[in-house]
Amino acid sequence: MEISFYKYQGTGNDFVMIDDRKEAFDEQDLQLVSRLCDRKFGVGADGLILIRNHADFDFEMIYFNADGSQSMCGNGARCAVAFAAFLGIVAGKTHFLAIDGPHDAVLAKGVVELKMGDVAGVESRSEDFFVNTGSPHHIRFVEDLQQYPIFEEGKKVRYDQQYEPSGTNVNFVEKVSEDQLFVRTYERGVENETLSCGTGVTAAAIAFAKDQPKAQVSIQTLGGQLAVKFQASAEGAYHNVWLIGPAEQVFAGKISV
Ligand SMILES: N[C@H](CCC[C@H](N)C(=O)O)C(=O)O
Repeated sequence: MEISFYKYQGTGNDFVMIDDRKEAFDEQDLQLVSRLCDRKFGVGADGLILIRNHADFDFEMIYFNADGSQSMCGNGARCAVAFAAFLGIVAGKTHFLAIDGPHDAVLAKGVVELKMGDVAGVESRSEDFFVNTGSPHHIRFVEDLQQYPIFEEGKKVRYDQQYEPSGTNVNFVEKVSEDQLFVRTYERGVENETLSCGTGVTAAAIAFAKDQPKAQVSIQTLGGQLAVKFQASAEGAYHNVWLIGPAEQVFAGKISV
């Protein structure tokens, strides 16, 4: 079988993107997803995204981590918006569906502003925090992040019994200034550090500025620069949460599987 795909990246988080409006891709075939994401035997990516039609939305995105598990992916959603514009499905603004519900987004000059779902709050986890931004995120503030053992420490937290059975993503955060963070992420389902994590930097920004009524935080990641803005609501929740950053088509291809 031959599969046509497009490769996208959003601040170094990379995805196999498939126009599956004909619903030809078997989303139960997780071995195929893993094969396509394999960096030696397939195309290679952190995740795979199907774009499908939906009666009530401009499109639906179905996101798979490289191991075949599904979740909400902020960088992937930004790339999905850019891909939908490339396909001529949307122009400029869009309202689409992901696993965590509806999202609005605006695309201009290669930059996507993605509206995230509302965030219920920031939970304490001993010295650390936990925030769900459509996918689960453990947040740890550290010093000297460049030298920090992300893989070892990230894996420990990801598989900690407090997060059984489904685990969590793990973000390590260094404060650069009052409105700038440096974030590195160990991602569940990739089972390694990724160059950036959209839902992760959103969670980090909210944990960092949780006591402010509204905030805009810029985030440096190994894969590039992102921005997060949000407003606090009365009951300790957060709304009007936006993730802003670039999304780029790297190449197109066909693969026989
Ligand atoms: N690995 C995450 C999903 C992808 C998140 C990340 N790539 C993003 O940009 O949000 C999870 O299993 O919850």
